[in-house]
Amino acid sequence: MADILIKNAYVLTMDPDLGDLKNGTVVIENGRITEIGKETNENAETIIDAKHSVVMPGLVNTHTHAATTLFRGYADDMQLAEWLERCIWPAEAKVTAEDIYKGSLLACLEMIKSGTTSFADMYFFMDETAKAVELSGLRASLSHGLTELGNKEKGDNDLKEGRRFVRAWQGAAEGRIETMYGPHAPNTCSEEYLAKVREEASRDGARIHIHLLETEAELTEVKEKYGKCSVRLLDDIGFLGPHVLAAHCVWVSDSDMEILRKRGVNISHNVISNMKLASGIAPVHKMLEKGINVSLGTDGCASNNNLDLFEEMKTAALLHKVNTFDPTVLPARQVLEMGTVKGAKALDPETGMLKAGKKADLILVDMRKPHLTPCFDVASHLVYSAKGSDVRTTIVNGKILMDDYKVLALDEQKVMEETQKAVEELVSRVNI
Ligand SMILES: C[C@H]1O[C@@H](n2cnc3c(O)ncnc32)[C@H](O)[C@@H]1O
Ligand SMILES: [Zn+2]
Repeated sequence: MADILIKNAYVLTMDPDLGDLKNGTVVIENGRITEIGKETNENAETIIDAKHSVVMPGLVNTHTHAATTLFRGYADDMQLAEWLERCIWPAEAKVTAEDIYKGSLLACLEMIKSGTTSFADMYFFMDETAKAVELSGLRASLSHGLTELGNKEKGDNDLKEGRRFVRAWQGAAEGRIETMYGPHAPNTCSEEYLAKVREEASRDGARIHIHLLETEAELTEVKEKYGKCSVRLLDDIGFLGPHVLAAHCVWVSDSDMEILRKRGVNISHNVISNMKLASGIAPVHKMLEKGINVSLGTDGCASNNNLDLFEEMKTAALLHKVNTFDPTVLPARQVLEMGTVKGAKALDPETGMLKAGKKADLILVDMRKPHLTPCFDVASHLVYSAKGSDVRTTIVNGKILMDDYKVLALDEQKVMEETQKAVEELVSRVNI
């Protein structure tokens, strides 16, 4: 007998061979999708009637700092350098491991409720984020942020911790946790340091998560220091490849894009964070045209200020249309691909699509809502009309984490209360 049978659904498979199925079924067994079709005789332990719902792959958030839910709304309306140096880094210097656990758990809760089934994270006290992922049931690619900032001793200590974390958690939580190395950015880590990280990562068979060309300031700083931009700098030390996940890539030139394409680098587009910090507009449609794998990220709640990938999809679709004066740019289906298949390619290609054999990471979106009525085109609704709060059921690795709006894995009220309390204590401790 199967574990879960979802029936009467509009199945948006994101599989180009299968397309969409009206009145379809999805069968799940041992954490994997075993069957997708019109009808089935299959029986199952749990049967979900998905009438009036869309079943689709869970959304993939390819760049965030989960625990920064702690700083949601704390420092708004500033530019990146000032925001980090004057507000975020001083506050982060005062947080405890327990704070990070609570902030990460809140992020996991928010992601489960808004249809995100996996995410890539870079932060510190990462054991705490890993514990939160383990408990919540989500899938994640986690890295300890390595920020050298001209201080060799700090860089070495960060790298030591990053290495320990990579080795301690790789494959944990029934294989839901992948670990990565997380050098912060080419303007906060030196060339030698980045080369060392690259070496360590390849020795451990781990992938790398980095901020890349987020701001014009980084472009100028790196050019002044090395006589070349960040992409060339990384390429010259053999850093780039399909094992690299690069967040932002706002200030990439045509020749940078060519390098990123040639090396098969995965890009995470963080449109709302880039807009809020006024970092600029990434040339996303050009990168997509070149065949670069561009997925979506929210960045942290300190610069977004939420983790709702439905908002991210709509904003990306709209911004690139107006920026190019071309409404045909980033149509709904392509944006859905960025939020699912392309994100999965960057983190775990065994997810991101509803297809027999893939890992069972999927969501049910409730279409019985005023703002989703009438419905001419499901893909259009998911990108232009739906919200994270329309997600009614979230399944990861074949396990139901939210069932018809009820989160099973976590105590919602308790998670919110505890984080609120932790932030109040943090504020009284450090006077932020
Ligand atoms: C891991 C560190 O990175 C910091 N951070 C959060 N958001 C951004 C961003 O958009 N660019 C660069 N660095 C960022 C985070 O607060 C940690 O200190
Ligand atoms: Zn970031």
